[in-house]
Amino acid sequence: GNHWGYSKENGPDVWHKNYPVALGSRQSPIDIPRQVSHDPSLGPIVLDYDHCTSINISNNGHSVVVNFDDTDDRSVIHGGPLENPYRLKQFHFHWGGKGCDGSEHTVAGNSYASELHLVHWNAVKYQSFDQAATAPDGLAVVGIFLETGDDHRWLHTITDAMYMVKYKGSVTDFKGFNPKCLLPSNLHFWTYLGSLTTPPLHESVTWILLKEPIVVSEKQLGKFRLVLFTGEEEDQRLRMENNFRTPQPLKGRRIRSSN
Ligand SMILES: C[C@H](CNC(=O)c1ccc(S(N)(=O)=O)cc1)Cn1ccc2ccccc21
Ligand SMILES: [Zn+2]
Repeated sequence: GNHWGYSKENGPDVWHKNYPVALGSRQSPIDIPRQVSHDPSLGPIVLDYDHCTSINISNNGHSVVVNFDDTDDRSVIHGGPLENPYRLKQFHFHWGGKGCDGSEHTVAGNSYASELHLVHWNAVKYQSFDQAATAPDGLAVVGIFLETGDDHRWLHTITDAMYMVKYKGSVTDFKGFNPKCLLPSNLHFWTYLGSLTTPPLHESVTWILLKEPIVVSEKQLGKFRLVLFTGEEEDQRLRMENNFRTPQPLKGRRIRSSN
């Protein structure tokens, strides 16, 4: 059927037809204004990824996703706005086309080349990711902006693996990757209550956006665009690019800033 995507016919402007929550009161992404209220009660965000276990990397037809073993609390984030530790489930990216920006959140109206999402779920309160994904305090996503400049020294492990998942539905082993190597030097952040940025657009995400972008090269970003939206058996070959939703109305929400 008319599965959702990022083209004119099935993209963000028509998602509300099958997912009415798209017009809801806590949708993501958003634009982060120049002035955000500083909340001194916000402690630092802590990412305990030392024993994380990556499993595989896959092309789900919307992004490239690195999946983790989330059967115990071996890799969690806590602190910041979070009342519980949240378990790392997967990370994935959103990006633009050649020379076009592709982040989802924007800062004072400015986009970045790409945005990395580290997706976590509240395993203290919920029994599974799918159950947490529909709860207002179920998920915590750490967003990291990517800007272009020099090569990122560790991103090649991911871009090399992307060759193996060119087609929608492909998956390949991807063990021993620790996403700590993708973090910027400081963890200052903005935080607000929002949603998944793709259907089903559940309003279940506490967003934690790191202020400092990481730097990747145009060449590395170019390798993201060798991935396809389409499957090997399809006659159409659609390059995976511009897989981002644009900023949504704030609807009175408060955005808080750490230090
Ligand atoms: C949500 C889940 C599929 N989607 C995601 O896991 C997901 C994660 C993060 C983002 S982002 N870009 O905001 O970081 C977007 C989507 C499947 N799933 C679980 C329950 C459930 C119910 C109906 C349909 C699908 C369902
Ligand atoms: Zn995402």
